[in-house]
Amino acid sequence: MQIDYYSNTQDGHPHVVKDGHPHVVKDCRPHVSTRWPPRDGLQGKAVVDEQAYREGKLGTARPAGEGTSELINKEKLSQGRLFTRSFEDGLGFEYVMFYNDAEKRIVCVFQGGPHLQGMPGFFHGGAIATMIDATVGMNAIVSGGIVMTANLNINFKRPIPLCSIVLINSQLDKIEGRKLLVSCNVQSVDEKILYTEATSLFVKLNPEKEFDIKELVLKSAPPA
Ligand SMILES: CCCCCCCC(=O)SCCNC(=O)CCNC(=O)[C@H](O)C(C)(C)COP(=O)(O)OP(=O)(O)OC[C@H]1O[C@@H](n2cnc3c(N)ncnc32)[C@H](O)[C@@H]1OP(=O)(O)O
Repeated sequence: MQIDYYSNTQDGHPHVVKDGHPHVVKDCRPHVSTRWPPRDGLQGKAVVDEQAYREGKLGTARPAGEGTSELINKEKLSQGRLFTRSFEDGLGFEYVMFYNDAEKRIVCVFQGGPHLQGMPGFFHGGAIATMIDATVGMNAIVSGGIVMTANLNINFKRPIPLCSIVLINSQLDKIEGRKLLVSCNVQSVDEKILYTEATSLFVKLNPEKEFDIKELVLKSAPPA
């Protein structure tokens, strides 16, 4: 599955190219399709200005009046919260991480709540991926500074029962220049069941493109 490419219609709303046909949408949620690239090629313009991104202005929408809705505006950005801390207590992601500096390891004890259900009685794969990304990401951040996930490969081996407690064991395997390779597995607390394995690549941000990520991270802190 791939996220479709957005482009802008003359009425100011973005449209999504799905199966080669434009579908007008009124909000900024990505639409999912199985087709990539769209049949009419990449003629449209992205909602987030690629050039602005390259210049380090992440989150900058094109100004209204240039045929672009102001989809990512300051008000919405100010409501930003860390995804894993945006659920009510007990319903979403409940976790604590332990970092071993000498071994460059993080063990995350994770208990997902009932709002993370996928198949009835089990965690949603995206919720597991989120928690894996958060854990290996934190391992990369404490080891290498400001990084972003460039690649995440996940093998789901066994479904994880909803509301169960699991251990996410992550390990920094290698640093190559700006690249950090981190692997992890998800196991039952008694370590008898291997639920999931993953490998990841994080890339330290190019200092010239560091935009406002530090500010974004600070804003994402859970409310005191
Ligand atoms: C606080 C809690 C922590 C939670 C952590 C959560 C982290 C996240 O989820 S981040 C959100 C998801 N990730 C993103 O949105 C990232 C989107 N991607 C990007 O912004 C960019 O592609 C980014 C920053 C990863 C790399 O871009 P850029 O800095 O230009 O790197 P670039 O110069 O192209 O590549 C650097 C090196 O990485 C390699 N590389 C980059 N991307 C990939 C990839 N996907 N696969 C393999 N190699 C890659 C390049 O080949 C290059 O290697 P080498 O140095 O050997 O030639």
